[in-house]
Amino acid sequence: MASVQPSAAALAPQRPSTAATLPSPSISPRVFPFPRTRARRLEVAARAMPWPHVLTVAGSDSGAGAGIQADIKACAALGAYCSSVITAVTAQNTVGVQGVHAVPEDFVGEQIRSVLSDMSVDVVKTGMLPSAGIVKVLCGSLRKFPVKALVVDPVMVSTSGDTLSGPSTLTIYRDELFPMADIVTPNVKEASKLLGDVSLQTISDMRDAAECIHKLGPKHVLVKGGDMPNSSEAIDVFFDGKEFIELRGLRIKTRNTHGTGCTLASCVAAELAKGATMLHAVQVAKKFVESALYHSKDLVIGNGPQGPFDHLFSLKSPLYKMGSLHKFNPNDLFLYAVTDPGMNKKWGRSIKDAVKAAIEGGATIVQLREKDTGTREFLEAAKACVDICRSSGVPLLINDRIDVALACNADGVHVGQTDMPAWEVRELLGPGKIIGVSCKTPAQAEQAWKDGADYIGCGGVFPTTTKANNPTLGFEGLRTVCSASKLPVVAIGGINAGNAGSVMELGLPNLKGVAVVSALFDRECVTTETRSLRSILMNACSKS
Ligand SMILES: Cc1ncc(COP(=O)(O)OP(=O)(O)O)c(N)n1
Ligand SMILES: Cc1nc(C(=O)O)sc1CCOP(=O)(O)O
Ligand SMILES: [Mg+2]
Repeated sequence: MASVQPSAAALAPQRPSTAATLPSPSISPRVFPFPRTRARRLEVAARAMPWPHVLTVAGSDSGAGAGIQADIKACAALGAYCSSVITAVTAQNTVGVQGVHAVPEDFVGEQIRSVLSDMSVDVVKTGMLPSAGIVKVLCGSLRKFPVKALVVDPVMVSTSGDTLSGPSTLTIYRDELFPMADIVTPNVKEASKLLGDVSLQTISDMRDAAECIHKLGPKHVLVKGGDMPNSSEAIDVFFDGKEFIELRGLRIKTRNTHGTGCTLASCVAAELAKGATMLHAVQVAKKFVESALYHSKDLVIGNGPQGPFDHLFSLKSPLYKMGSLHKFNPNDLFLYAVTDPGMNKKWGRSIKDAVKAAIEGGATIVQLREKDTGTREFLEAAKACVDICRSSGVPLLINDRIDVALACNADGVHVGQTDMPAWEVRELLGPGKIIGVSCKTPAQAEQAWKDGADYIGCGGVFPTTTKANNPTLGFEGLRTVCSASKLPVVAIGGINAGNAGSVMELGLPNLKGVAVVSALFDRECVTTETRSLRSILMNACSKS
């Protein structure tokens, strides 16, 4: 029997408590940081609101990586209540599915009735529906007790390849359930099965499949490409009947992928229950799965080929706010776009257009660094950029200006050594926001970690004219800081298409990406430059 190893989190160095590191004795670290503020008022208002409620109608997984168990954990992680109707009990572990025991149709109906006749359910999410009879019972119940949205995850085959729903259910899925659905979320194997075993090899095939499934009646379709061979990215295709959107995420190398489909659909349901639009719900869900996989990549549970992952990874760090839109994912540092007012003016672009273009080209995080923009104009632009970034699932940070970050509800701030200290920023922003700190030495990196930062920016890697009098650290300086850092690092300073590959190919510990200003914004077409830098970075990462 393989030995059980301690989790990565248990082995990770523990951050000293804030109490031990706060420089000012006058501030009590145990008091929640913003008692008298707008945030406090929002907290009070939130308490009076009903709890967003998802009902999952799915099978039980005894190994608790997928099924009902995954659905409940995913909803809990995103702040939604999750009631559960069990359609089948499976004997299942990390090796595969050893047995399936379907719950009698009328008892599935009784469970649904119990929940829907009493509780105010916002969204129903379906998983394993083992027989045509159970699908019929569900459709009948939904007609009797309508809900705001129906999310259908057409679970047919488990990740281990075991059949969970026979061919007899295909017809009723297509004829009765799909026309009632707000979204259907097949992976490529399921999409292929639903369409009569068509071959799906490319993104273009996924688009065609999404269009065909949309014709069966659901309002939206998400074809998930996580299983597509030969892809360094996890690309899903979203279709709303008019427009196709390719949602790109990083492919996390881990065996712990059991339950990703159930989790994604449950997250979509939770976000819809909280009032999100469909595209936004899908983007948050995809980000959540990516973050959970990243945080769980080294966990060891079970001896089989497919392990479960940790839905509640955010509980391990007090700096993650429950239910916040952006739990910090270090992979977001991959292509970090930093705006510059002079450059954008020179090329006749507004801040908003610059940000839109960078996101279109594949920027994974955006910082508004608007040194000479007046506060009022800055805030107005920041609010517009928050909307743009949120609808694309890209975090937006504000450089230096905590006041602007608070006023526009940005995802965080970036501060340097002469700006407000990070621990003080944390006090003001609370635990759920992202804080980055510029560091040029190991001692500064250590302090940033103690102060509760999420990442550090390290530079100048190369000489730059964008920031006056900025010392150049070179590769050796970057290596020294990366090796010492307990936080993820983004490299900055003079980085462009000609040298970005060489930075990533260093393969430095903790180095997650590059931050760039002029290489994106002092150019005619921001989208083109961002796209080409992204592909350079992807190539470099696949080499190192
Ligand atoms: C990602 C990132 N890294 C470093 C900086 C520089 O911050 P700072 O040292 O405070 O200098 P200014 O940007 O404020 O001039 C950054 N902005 N972003
Ligand atoms: C904002 C900033 N901070 C730096 C640091 O070393 O901390 S270098 C820098 C400017 C980066 O601009 P460009 O990509 O145009 O060289
Ligand atoms: Mg600064």
